[in-house]
Order: sequence, then C-alpha cells, then structure tokens
Amino acid sequence: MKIGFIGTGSMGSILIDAFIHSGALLPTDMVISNRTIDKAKQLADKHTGLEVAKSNIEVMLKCDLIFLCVKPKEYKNVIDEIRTISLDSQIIVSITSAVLIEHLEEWLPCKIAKVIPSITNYVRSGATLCMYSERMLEEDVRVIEDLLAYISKPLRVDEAYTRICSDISSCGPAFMAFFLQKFIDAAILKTGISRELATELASEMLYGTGMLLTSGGMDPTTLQQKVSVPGGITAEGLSMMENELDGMFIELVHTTHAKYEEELAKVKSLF
Ligand SMILES: NC(=O)C1=CN([C@@H]2O[C@H](COP(=O)(O)OP(=O)(O)OC[C@H]3O[C@@H](n4cnc5c(N)ncnc54)[C@H](OP(=O)(O)O)[C@@H]3O)[C@@H](O)[C@H]2O)C=CC1
Ligand SMILES: O=C(O)[C@@H]1CCC=N1
Repeated sequence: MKIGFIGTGSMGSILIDAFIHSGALLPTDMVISNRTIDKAKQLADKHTGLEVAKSNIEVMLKCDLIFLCVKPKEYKNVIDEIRTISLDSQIIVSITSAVLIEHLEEWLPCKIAKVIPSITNYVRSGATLCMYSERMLEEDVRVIEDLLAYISKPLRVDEAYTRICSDISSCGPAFMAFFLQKFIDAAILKTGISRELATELASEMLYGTGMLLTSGGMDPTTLQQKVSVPGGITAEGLSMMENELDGMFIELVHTTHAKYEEELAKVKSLF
C-alpha cells in the first residue's frame, strides 16, 4: 500500500519522521508533496527513497491512503485540485480538527478518516484521536490504527468532542511546556539556579509524572495527595495555585473553542 502526504510542514514532517523511525513504514512506501517543494525535498534528502511528487495530483494518482496535512484555510485549494481524480477506493486521512467529516464526504468520493495527531507522536508517545466516516470499512480502520499504533495510542473519539480532546492531547504539550517555562524562569529569577539545571530537572520531572499517570497507576488527584505531606510545602503551593488559577482553565477552553468555531465558519465559507 502506498501512503501519500499532502503538506510536509510541522505535523506532516513529524508524522513522516515518526513512521520511518518507528519502522511502521519505509521511505519507499511514501510519496509526498508540499506547496513549497524544497521543504519536501529536504525530507527526502534525510530519508533515502522517499519520493517527492511534483503535484498533489501525482500523490493522489500514486497512493491508496493519503494524509492531508495542511491548515484549514488551505483545504479549499487542495480539494479543488484533487477532487476530480479522487477515487472512492482511496482513504483520505485529514489531521485538521476544524474540517468536519461530513464536509469532506461532500467534497470527495473517498473514504474519510479524521485523525488528530500530537507532537508527542514524534517520540512515539501520546494519543492520536480517531474518527471515521461511515464509508470506512472495518479493514480500512484496522489499517489506519495498526499504522498509528507504531507512534501513538490510537483512541476513538466522538467528533463532537474533537476540540476538547485535541486541546488536551495536541495543544496540551504546548500548554504544559508554557507552564514549565514559567516555572523555570521564576526559579532562575528568584534563586539564581542555572537555566540548564532547572530545565533538566523540570523535563525529567514531567517525564516521570507522565509515567506515573500512564503506567504508574495514579490519577492526578492521587498523585497530588501522595506528594502533599499534610501541612507541608507542596500543600502550601497547591493552595496558592488553587486561588491564583481559579477560572483560568475554563477561560482556556472558551478561548480554544471560540477559535475553533471561527475556523469552522471560515472553512465553510470557502466552499
Ligand atoms: N502542529 C501540531 O502540533 C498539530 C497540527 N495539527 C493540524 O495539522 C494541520 C497542519 O498544521 P502544521 O503542520 O502545524 O502547519 P504547517 O503550516 O507547518 O504546515 C502546513 C503545510 O501545508 C503546506 N501546504 C499549504 N497549502 C498547500 C497546498 N495547496 N498543497 C500542498 N501543500 C500545501 C504548506 O506548505 P508551505 O511550505 O508552502 O507553507 C506547509 O508545509 C493543521 O490543520 C493543524 O491543526 C493537528 C495536530 C497537531
Ligand atoms: O494550534 C493548532 O491550531 C493545532 C491544533 C492542535 C495543535 N495544533
């Protein structure tokens, strides 16, 4: 089976790298295209045998399963280009939350999967959020999830919850890194500890925390309880954060959902 990638920006290239490094795919299994072709060529220089197509149409003509890794506002151009040569036997995997499966079904005759990856997939961890159109057969779903399992934990979610799942799974790494950065900056400012040491400590801490929450059998509440000695230092810090951050995460969810609605409307208006 030939796998195509249309769009080799940040996420497209992360997926290609991860599929190759994990052994899920060989470079020769893939054909890629990108608006700025040099970006695709740089990937091919890194992975001998990876084929760069001259156009998105060439990817569609050569591949059975195609990942669409472009941003919402770029869908119109890509769909217009490929719709007349798309086949109902082909599987299109869209990685964009703000493009609905029902719309992709309207625009293309293909079987449609919506899979939201995460930067964590680069190191073969984190989830991929999976949603499928009714055109997908059981064996099509199996092909996709077998592939994704090399680099992630594929989780089926209801499309109605795409945004919040993606907030946690895909935006989450950036949000957590933001917290870490603020923690590190404060540590340096207040104590003079070196950035290098603070960053190493913070990164190891986050890695270990992730392990405790996945394979370590703890949930976030248990973890807080186990670290907080009654009347101790952690409890004091947690209590301060409870007051300072009150309402902030509600505001965060409002913000991401408002942006999502804006993008959905923009995409709709293009077609
Ligand atoms: N980054 C992340 O962590 C995640 C991203 N996503 C989703 O992935 C999608 C892509 O995001 P991301 O990779 O970050 O964005 P980027 O801007 O990094 O990549 C988009 C790529 O699409 C290419 N492109 C644009 N138009 C066309 C076209 N007509 N034909 C071929 N290629 C084209 C661009 O080419 P050019 O080089 O010319 O700009 C660019 O390389 C988004 O919808 C995002 O929501 C989902 C989960 C996580
Ligand atoms: O920032 C974005 O729009 C995308 C969606 C999920 C992660 N990155």
